Amino acid sequence: MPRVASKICGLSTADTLDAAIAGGASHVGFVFFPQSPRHLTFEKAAGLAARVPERVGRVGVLVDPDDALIDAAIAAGRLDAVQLHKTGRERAAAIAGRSKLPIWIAVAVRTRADLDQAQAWRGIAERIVYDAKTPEDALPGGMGLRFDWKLLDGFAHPLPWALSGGLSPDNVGEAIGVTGARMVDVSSGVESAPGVKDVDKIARFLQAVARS
Ligand SMILES: O=C(O)c1ccccc1N[C@@H]1O[C@H](COP(=O)(O)O)[C@@H](O)[C@H]1O
Repeated sequence: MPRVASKICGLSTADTLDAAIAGGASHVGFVFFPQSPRHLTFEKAAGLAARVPERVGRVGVLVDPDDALIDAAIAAGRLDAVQLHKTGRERAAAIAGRSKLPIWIAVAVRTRADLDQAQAWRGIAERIVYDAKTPEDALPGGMGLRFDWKLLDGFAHPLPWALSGGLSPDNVGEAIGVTGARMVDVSSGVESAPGVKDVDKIARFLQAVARS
């Protein structure tokens, strides 16, 4: 078991899912957001979820979802956790109560002040995913943007957390060294084009994590 856990997010094919599992990912991410090039139909998600062994967590990535979407995503993706973007506190608490699953909350970071939002998620979220803030008209994640990792220096994390945003096989070792992250989360950095995962990049990413 590597010292640092990894989530490979936005998987949509059997071969890249298998590469993430074989490479030692602790979690795999399935995106349910039609605007994303990584969006999965429920049918496709069900097929992928069936390939995932018990030791690997299945995380559904959703953007302020309604109950119907949450319920269908949980069932199809056999989700072990729900990662929420752009979802308010009350709504996230309702999703936690309804789903009975751990909630991971994406906190969009550009400045040090953005980190303080993490405090508000005590009692609701199991984990904070620090991701780079994206432009208003863009996807809330999966854009390959990174924030200044130094912002995390000395920050008193209120909850377990993962580092996300613009990670790649070439920078993840440095990112772990700078931030002390015990979990990393990647999507576009292991792709050859938006939504197209690359088995070699996935393997290189997981090797770099295992070395750190
Ligand atoms: O990946 C997506 O398409 C996506 C869509 C909507 C919300 C979140 C999404 N992805 C998450 O963003 C992080 C960072 O992505 P990247 O590594 O910078 O490309 C990713 O790990 C997903 O959790």
